[in-house]
Amino acid sequence: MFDKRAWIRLPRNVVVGHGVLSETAAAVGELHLGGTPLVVTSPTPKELAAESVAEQFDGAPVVTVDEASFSEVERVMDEVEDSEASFLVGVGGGKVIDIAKMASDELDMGFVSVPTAASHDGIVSGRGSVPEGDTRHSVAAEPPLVVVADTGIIADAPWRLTTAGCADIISNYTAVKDWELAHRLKNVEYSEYAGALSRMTAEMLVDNADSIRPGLEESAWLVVKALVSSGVAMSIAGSSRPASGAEHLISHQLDRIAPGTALHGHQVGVASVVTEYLHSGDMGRWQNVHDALAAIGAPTNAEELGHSAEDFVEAMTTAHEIRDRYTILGNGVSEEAAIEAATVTGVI
Ligand SMILES: NC(=O)C1=CN([C@@H]2O[C@H](COP(=O)(O)OP(=O)(O)OC[C@H]3O[C@@H](n4cnc5c(N)ncnc54)[C@H](OP(=O)(O)O)[C@@H]3O)[C@@H](O)[C@H]2O)C=CC1
Ligand SMILES: O=C(CO)COP(=O)(O)O
Ligand SMILES: [Zn+2]
Repeated sequence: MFDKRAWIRLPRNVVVGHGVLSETAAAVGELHLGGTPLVVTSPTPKELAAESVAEQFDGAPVVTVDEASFSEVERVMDEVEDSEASFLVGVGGGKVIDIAKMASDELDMGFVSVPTAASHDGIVSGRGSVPEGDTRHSVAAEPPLVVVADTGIIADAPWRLTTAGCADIISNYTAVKDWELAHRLKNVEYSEYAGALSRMTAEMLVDNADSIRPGLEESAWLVVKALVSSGVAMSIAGSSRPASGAEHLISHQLDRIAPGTALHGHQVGVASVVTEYLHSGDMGRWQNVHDALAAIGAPTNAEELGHSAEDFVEAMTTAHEIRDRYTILGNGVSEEAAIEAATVTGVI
């Protein structure tokens, strides 16, 4: 009997362009989402965009969050109850969008994603990523019904946030390799469409690396489109597999070992240089990843991330423990092998 099933959830309205922040209420109104939202944000995006979004909804309440954690998700849920809000709008970076996405999923409410930086590919995805103790959860969540990405705001954001988004996309190469490996070795379900879309997104970004430059709104446009495409690949797969492999596990470990040291996208980019080496040992391949990162001005080694060599090696040797996700790290990389891989590639 044929027993495959797919339930692909995608956003309804994705609005990208200059000044589109002012069209948030209109994009939401089209979907007949009634009532007043709760606007979830963090300090910087609050000033830049969240207050103006709240005004569009007749002075909707605003809650400010500090970190990506389950306790912040619960705090937002309490605020929804107190304010009697009927849907959530997340205005900010990946942390804010994940918290608002997960709270709306728990409450079975609509969610609107308003990224203020092109720093991660969770803008559109149906996933939430939150640490808890020694583990890192990647949980299924309803994707946003509406995405509003104002390229004017995003182009004005610090350039390092945009290079982090580019590096998050470049890491798709190794993520897909890990997924294929897990399919071959562990019979993990693999989607050709999601794998191809994820790889093609990375390819297009690398091909356009020369035109991705600070302050250019065209660059913000290109990167946002790539982040949307990568998020769609995750939705098609029904998991973060197309965009998250061993390089993400290493980054999640770095967040645990030395929190707040570097941006998510920058960490996964550097880690993918090493995991590309682990996949084939072929210098041409890991050098390509290194050069793509260098071309857009993203960090290419632990020092540029602000991490010590010891912390990076520790993250490499323990990353396989944090999630049941088979990757090139297998059941663990020895310390000697980790040092060798990171040294050969110039990462430490
Ligand atoms: N669910 C998914 O599929 C995915 C989730 N993620 C998750 O996303 C998170 C990483 O996202 P990232 O955006 O890098 O991190 P943050 O959300 O922490 O944002 C990084 C910084 O950018 C600031 N910021 C945001 N917008 C602007 C702006 N326009 N101008 C100036 N500063 C701005 C934030 O300010 P402030 O300090 O005020 O917050 C913060 O200091 C991780 O937790 C990661 O796991 C990543 C990829 C996919
Ligand atoms: O960061 C992500 C994709 O870029 C999400 O990955 P995780 O599922 O590993 O948190
Ligand atoms: Zn990522």
